[in-house]
Amino acid sequence: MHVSVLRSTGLIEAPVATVGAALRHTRTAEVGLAGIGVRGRAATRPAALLVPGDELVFHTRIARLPLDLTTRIVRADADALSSVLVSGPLPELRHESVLAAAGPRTLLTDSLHWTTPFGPLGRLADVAIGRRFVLNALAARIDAVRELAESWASRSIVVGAAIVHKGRLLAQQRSYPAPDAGRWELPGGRVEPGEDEPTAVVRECWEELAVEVRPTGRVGTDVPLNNGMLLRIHAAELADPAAIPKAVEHNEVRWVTADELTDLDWLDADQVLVHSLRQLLTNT
Ligand SMILES: Nc1nc2c([nH]c(=O)n2[C@H]2C[C@H](O)[C@@H](COP(=O)(O)OP(=O)(O)OP(=O)(O)O)O2)c(=O)[nH]1
Repeated sequence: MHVSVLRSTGLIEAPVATVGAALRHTRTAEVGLAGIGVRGRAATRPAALLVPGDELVFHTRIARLPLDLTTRIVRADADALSSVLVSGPLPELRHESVLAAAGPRTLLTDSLHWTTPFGPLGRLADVAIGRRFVLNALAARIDAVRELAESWASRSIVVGAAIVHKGRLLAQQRSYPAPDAGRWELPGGRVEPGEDEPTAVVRECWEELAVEVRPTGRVGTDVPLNNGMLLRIHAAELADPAAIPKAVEHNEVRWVTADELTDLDWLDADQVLVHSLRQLLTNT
């Protein structure tokens, strides 16, 4: 077997959580590579952020040879997205995007690892996935991520609080507007002008639950909302562990375990965060 690795990097004018969202967007897979003749499409999700388990189908022709690949997302975290080969003409293929904060900007490192067997099939595969082709594909992908992330970076932020207590997450059920009534979300709301995000988390939780919380760090990637804003989740804990949150303006508040997370009818934006919320519960 012959193992190949190619890497490409780019500096993007947006925070890590926003670049993480752009990496996960189906559009990055669908149009990011179109310029170099690769047709990609999300096989399992029409238009949203990819979650672990989603599959992508790619089709191209190299030197007149058709090349079809199906990959599966195995990780979609705040600072990394990775996928592996499900079917295609190679024994192994792994794609990894890793993010690191560089001040207010984000350094994206994209790498493709693949294995080709020795012999004629191996030579064919190496021609098919040539070095120049892969580098062009990675550069096109970074451009697509940059365009999306930089267009989202100026959006107003809605903070959501992932309050964890005794291994459970607090979810609340909306009472309005009609299409969202009965669906579940995290406490939170718009960040006001001049306010920082942790302060907005504390204020919104006080207004919605009548308890004081302490923000402890970010969770998952941002999620672009249909109203033109970005949803950004902060983990939090109760300042007084004995305090009991109340549903001030919601139908109900509920403490849910990791296993119960998928039982709730979450708002669309929150559905793509459920795997990150599960990780938060299993790691704390
Ligand atoms: N708080 C919160 N909002 C969410 C979540 N998911 C999600 O799509 N949203 C949307 C719903 C709203 O359009 C927006 C939150 O803004 P908001 O809290 O200021 O707005 P609202 O509609 O609840 O109430 P209003 O103050 O505008 O009357 O973000 C979530 O998990 N928590």
